[in-house]
Amino acid sequence: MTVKIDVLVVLGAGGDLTSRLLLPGLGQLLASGQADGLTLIGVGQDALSDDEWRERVTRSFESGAAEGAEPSRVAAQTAWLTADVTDAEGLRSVIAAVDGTPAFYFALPPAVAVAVVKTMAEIGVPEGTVLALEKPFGTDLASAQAFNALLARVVPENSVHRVDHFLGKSTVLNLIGLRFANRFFEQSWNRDAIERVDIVFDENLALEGRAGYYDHAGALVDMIQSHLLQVLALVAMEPPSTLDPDDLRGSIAQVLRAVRPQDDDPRRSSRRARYTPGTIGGRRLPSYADEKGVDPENGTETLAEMTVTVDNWRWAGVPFTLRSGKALADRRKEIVVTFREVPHLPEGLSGRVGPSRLRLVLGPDRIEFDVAMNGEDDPFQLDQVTLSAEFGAGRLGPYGEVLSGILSSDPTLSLRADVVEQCWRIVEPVLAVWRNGDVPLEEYPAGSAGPAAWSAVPPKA
Ligand SMILES: NC(=O)C1=CN([C@@H]2O[C@H](COP(=O)(O)OP(=O)(O)OC[C@H]3O[C@@H](n4cnc5c(N)ncnc54)[C@H](OP(=O)(O)O)[C@@H]3O)[C@@H](O)[C@H]2O)C=CC1
Ligand SMILES: O=C1O[C@H](COP(=O)(O)O)[C@@H](O)[C@H](O)[C@H]1O
Repeated sequence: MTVKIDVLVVLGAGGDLTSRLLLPGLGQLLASGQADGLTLIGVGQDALSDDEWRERVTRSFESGAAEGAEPSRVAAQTAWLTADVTDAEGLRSVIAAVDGTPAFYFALPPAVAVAVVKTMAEIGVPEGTVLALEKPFGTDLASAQAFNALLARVVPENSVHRVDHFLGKSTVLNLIGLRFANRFFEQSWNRDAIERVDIVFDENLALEGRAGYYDHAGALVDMIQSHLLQVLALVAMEPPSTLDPDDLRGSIAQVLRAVRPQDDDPRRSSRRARYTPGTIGGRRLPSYADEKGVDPENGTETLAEMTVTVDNWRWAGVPFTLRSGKALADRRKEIVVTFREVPHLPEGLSGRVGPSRLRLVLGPDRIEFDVAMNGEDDPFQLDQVTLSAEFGAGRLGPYGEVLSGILSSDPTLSLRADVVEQCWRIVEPVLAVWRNGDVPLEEYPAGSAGPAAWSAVPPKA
């Protein structure tokens, strides 16, 4: 059943996520005409005036280039409530201010979010309420299961939106069209034709003042447990019959259930490292261990790599390498599908040029297909050429897409309870061997390409 959301209540609205990502996305959505009539309420512990809050909302909408009558109306009418929403009285006062069906967006520290849901379970929420939760969703499998059970006491599963903004990225969504609307890809999308898949998200951003969160999460949990496994699921899933939430999320869950560390050996299928001093684009960075708020004893990695297999008929034996890290030289964000060499090259053609590779680049969105062709000068000598196409950035940014689903109470792009649990199940064996010290914590200078000889395919030259 689709419920129209009348009021978006942002809990923790004074924080970084709200101003930098959520409100710019909301502004875009309002400007696109897809959330007409919405009321916005900001809630936090700071005693802000309505005018101060309206000023913040206006600035954030501007940063998302959101203009037009609806963004202006919402920014002019929005209200700020000061409350501790873990407290029953505080939460009651917020619920009392809601006129219509609310979506509560938890832009709160994770432990506070759990406390608020406990309070909701005690005092109840209005009919039709939707809850939108940010990552990290739990800190391990057991805590994610407990949180899911708690949420189920408050609202039905389809009213819980576990946000993964990667599912709002246009290239990630394009995967669905590319795979299932082109017969020639889907026919060869399997172990017979594909040798390996690499999903790489290397950032040149460093810690950026987020030690409080990141030093307890690290690259594996921050990026692989959450986002990159979702990308893997879209690359590897079976074709859903429709894109409705049950079918799409069912296909995602099914494929994730088949994922495990390569050879069931978490020690040999994972690597970790952290950055030492270096320079990126003229910016001098200290070693991670010396960043403000970091406890070097935590042994947190800033670069993680994990190779998994998908143990089913389609993918048996094909390695999927997931890698993500911070403070790296190149912003390399791509899905690389490497095809097998042809079984026989006709005699008379010379110069093998390497395998065909499909690269889906995540921002600026682009698709590249490296294929072997007859050379220009000598038609019997092979050359590798790249067929490429740029995608538009998409009508909405990732948070605009995510909010569009939440405000139309369509959970298609949000993570189902069992999917989040599967993602924890997949990374837990690796976290365990890392905790035991069975995998060395390597080092790389900030601004480098990371330790040499790791397994992900090299970037395009
Ligand atoms: N920032 C980012 O880039 C991303 C963040 N996330 C996730 O989003 C969530 C929020 O992150 P972020 O915005 O960075 O965190 P911040 O710490 O910047 O903001 C959290 C806000 O919650 C408020 N708050 C804390 N406790 C309460 C309470 N009991 N009642 C009401 N308000 C409260 C805080 O106010 P006060 O300080 O006054 O207590 C603060 O304004 C986290 O789960 C994070 O993991 C996910 C992806 C990216
Ligand atoms: O969730 C997160 O994602 C960002 C990367 O996503 P982007 O869309 O901003 O490129 C990452 O930097 C951050 O560490 C992580 O928490």
